[in-house]
Amino acid sequence: MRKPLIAGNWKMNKTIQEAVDFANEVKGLVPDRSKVDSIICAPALFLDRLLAAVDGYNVHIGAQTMHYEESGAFTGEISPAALEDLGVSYCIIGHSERRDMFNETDESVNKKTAAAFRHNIKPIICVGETLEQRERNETKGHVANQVSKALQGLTEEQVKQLIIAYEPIWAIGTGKSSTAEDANEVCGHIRQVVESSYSGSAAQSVKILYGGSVNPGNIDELMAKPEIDGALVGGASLDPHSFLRLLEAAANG
Ligand SMILES: O=C(CO)COP(=O)(O)O
Repeated sequence: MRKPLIAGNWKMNKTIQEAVDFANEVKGLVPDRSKVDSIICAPALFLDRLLAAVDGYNVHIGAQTMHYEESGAFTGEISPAALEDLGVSYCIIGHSERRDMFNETDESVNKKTAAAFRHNIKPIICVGETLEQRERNETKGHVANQVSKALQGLTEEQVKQLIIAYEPIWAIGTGKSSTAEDANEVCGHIRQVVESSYSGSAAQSVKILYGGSVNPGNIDELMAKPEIDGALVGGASLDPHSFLRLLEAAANG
């Protein structure tokens, strides 16, 4: 059995004070870590304060991106070594917004994934198709290609610890979620890609999340699907009550 996982992706929202207030409000109410992995992926500026705020509670703190080099002349970038030193345990890699607006490629996603493992950071790799690709029936091929390229060179042990988030781009921030059936089918396809590139046991260990307009109203049917191990949540993770409802749904599902 794979433990469910809910990761909030705050994107570029909140001030430090709002972030700390959120952490203080939810931390004592977050379900036990034996039932669900609860993660907040916050802007880099807040990570240190959030880690201090949730210390000793069931909340993990993640970053939203990082560089693949440890240090050097990369103005404005975030070092994986510095994230590790802070105690950050997860990082989103290759979110579609970063692929679209900040020149992330399959190659940089692959390098960042390897760098995350070098620094004891669990990567949450994002994949997903555009509306045009979906309409052309290219979803599975596109997603399989993104996954294969992201995983190149990883060991089976690393793949077992991996988190892959299937986020159809047309469902992000639109209020138009994929149906649970469709999401389950694509997540199952991703698992098959892992199986054929690695092994059945790697495929059974890798966690596959759905993301795109997840909210307290649709989390139950998504979590009920066998291939969906959790959710990567944008808008609905910004409100403490709605974030807690998602965590409870995953913990009790
Ligand atoms: O991009 C997302 C999470 O990474 C999804 O965002 P929404 O939940 O706001 O659709």
